[in-house]
Amino acid sequence: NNESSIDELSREVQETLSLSQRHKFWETQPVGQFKDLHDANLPEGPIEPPTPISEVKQEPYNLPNLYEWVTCDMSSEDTCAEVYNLLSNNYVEDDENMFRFNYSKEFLRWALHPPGYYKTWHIGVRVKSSKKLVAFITGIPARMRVRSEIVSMAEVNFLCVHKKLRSKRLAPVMIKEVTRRVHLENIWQAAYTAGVVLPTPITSCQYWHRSLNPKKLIDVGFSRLGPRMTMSRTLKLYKLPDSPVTPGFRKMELRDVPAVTRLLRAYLLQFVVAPDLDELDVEHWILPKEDVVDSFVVESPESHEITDLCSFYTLPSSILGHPTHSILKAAYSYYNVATKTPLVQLMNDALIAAKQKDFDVFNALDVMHNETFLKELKYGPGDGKLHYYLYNYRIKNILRPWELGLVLL
Ligand SMILES: CCCCCCCCCCCCCC(=O)SCCNC(=O)CCNC(=O)[C@H](O)C(C)(C)COP(=O)(O)OP(=O)(O)OC[C@H]1O[C@@H](n2cnc3c(N)ncnc32)[C@H](O)[C@@H]1OP(=O)(O)O
Ligand SMILES: CNCCCN(C)c1ncc(F)c(N2CC(C(=O)NCc3cnc4ccccn34)C2)n1
Repeated sequence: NNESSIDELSREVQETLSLSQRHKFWETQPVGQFKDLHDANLPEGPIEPPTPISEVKQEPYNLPNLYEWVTCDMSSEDTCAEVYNLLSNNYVEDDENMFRFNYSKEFLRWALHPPGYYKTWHIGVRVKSSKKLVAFITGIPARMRVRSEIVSMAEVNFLCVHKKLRSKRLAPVMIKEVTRRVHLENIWQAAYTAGVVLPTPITSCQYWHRSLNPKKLIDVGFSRLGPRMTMSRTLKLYKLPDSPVTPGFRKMELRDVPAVTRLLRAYLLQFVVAPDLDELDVEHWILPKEDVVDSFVVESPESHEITDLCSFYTLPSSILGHPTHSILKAAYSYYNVATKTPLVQLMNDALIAAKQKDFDVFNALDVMHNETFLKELKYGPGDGKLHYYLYNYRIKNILRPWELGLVLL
């Protein structure tokens, strides 16, 4: 009818406007630009060539007068606490400002101290007079495979400017500074994700949520009681067995690292973009760390072969302004490989394990083979999209989420 066609038209206008909006900073960067989207002649690969290290700007970018750069040593309890507090009060919130990510200190140390990390890529901005930390951005080195190319990259994350210093164009300075410091290590590409649309996503993923504690999720406004649903019917709908059902399902141990590395490397080869993980990477990223990352393997009772892997990371959210609940305990699907157990059964065991650990919700992106189990395991679509980006590396055609074998924290 007339109404819907007007809605449709206004949505198209909005989308076109949003693509054409000026990106004064991002237009200057070696990233896919919206105007180039349909230019099929542009080759896949680096957009700009490396420059000799001697030609990289040797001194830090200028900050507004009152502020100074600081390298954050995350091994220092005090510095880690300052970073934790800045993020806990000023990092990503949902659109309705009901929740804010609350990455823990041990999680931040895990995320920022992988094999081969550079302390100089953990960058803070302080107020010169008070020494207060008011901004942060990080990079970690990562070997990435894009189709058949192995590319050394920086994974950039935890970009945060204090709420009181927003909209002063501080973010572009933070980004240029981390870029400069990455260049000094002769690395010319990066990977990052954001909940906002920037030039130009290589793919855009949808979040899905599986309720584990539906009563709390409804109490805090994370989810709503379904239509024609009572609370008791809802509790019954999401009820899970008390323990995992797969024979041989157990917590991953150090001795499993070689087998899990083989399993994960073989599995990730099918995706267009994926990390190129060796045993040291697997030991760091996948071995269980309490309250940070959980991982489980299926060891065949007959052959003792490691046939499957599932893992999830712990990322609580602060619940803003709720009278009785202050923390939402969320598990995020990480890397999962099913070679013998059906993936849907493996991921149901992951839900059961997360419920046993008192998580309220289990989140998953529609990357890798995740969309094959989301509906059957009663996940609901979230409102948050996560856009993936590469810096200084053009991908010919936008990828589908299932072509992506990369989960960032
Ligand atoms: C070779 C090595 C390369 C290494 C670098 C690779 C690139 C890494 C890129 C970073 C990967 C980060 C990954 C994560 O951590 S994603 C999580 C980002 N953090 C948050 O959302 C926390 C809460 N928000 C804030 O702290 C601030 O709003 C931030 C700091 C996000 C922006 O501060 P503010 O709101 O005060 O704005 P401004 O006036 O300073 O600057 C406005 C300009 O900034 C562009 N902007 C806004 N949000 C983002 C964003 N999430 N990624 C990239 N750019 C972003 C925006 O389009 C505009 O540019 P343009 O549109 O005019 O052009
Ligand atoms: C730069 N690293 C990207 C990963 C950070 N991650 C995990 C993330 N980035 C953007 C999102 F949209 C998102 N979502 C999970 C879904 C969700 O749970 N939405 C409700 C909610 C609960 N708590 C929060 C806190 C902030 C935003 C939404 N929240 C949406 N997750």
